[in-house]
Amino acid sequence: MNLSTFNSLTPDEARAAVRPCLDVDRWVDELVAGRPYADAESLAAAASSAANPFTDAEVDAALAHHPRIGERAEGSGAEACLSRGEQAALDPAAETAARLVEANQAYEKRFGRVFLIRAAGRSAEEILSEATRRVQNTDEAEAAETADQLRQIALLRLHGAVAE
Ligand SMILES: NC(=O)NC1=NC(=O)NC1=O
Repeated sequence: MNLSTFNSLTPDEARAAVRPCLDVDRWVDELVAGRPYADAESLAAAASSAANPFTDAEVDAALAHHPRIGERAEGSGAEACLSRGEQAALDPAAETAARLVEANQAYEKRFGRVFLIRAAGRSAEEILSEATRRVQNTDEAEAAETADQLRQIALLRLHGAVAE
């Protein structure tokens, strides 16, 4: 939809429109409350500042909806469709796919949550090397990287959902 449509939706409609971008109530509510936005830049600026910082609880809640990298998101919901699109270019070779499964497992064993990375625009090899690098992070460093990836995904999705 375009920006003027987004500005004119009811609060519930506007929340429904942006929730697939990032399932964090505080972010959704702040973004919707900030309407009307004069242009796409001010919407993106509001989305970015509302997404920084996240609390750990917000990150955990948002991660619950992200399928693993390399796994095809099931279902017909908006988030599943977005995820499939973001991972469409991934299509790793069988060997890389197997290594992605291992990297996801190693990451989840280390951090106890799904490995999150902004997949759009990245090859399977790049994602694999990022997973290998990040699994070595300290808890604090990795929490910051995960939040940053979540922010990037949210802003990419918002840009697709509300184009000027
Ligand atoms: N575990 C993930 O990183 N999932 C995802 N990254 C994306 O960019 N889209 C996803 O669904």
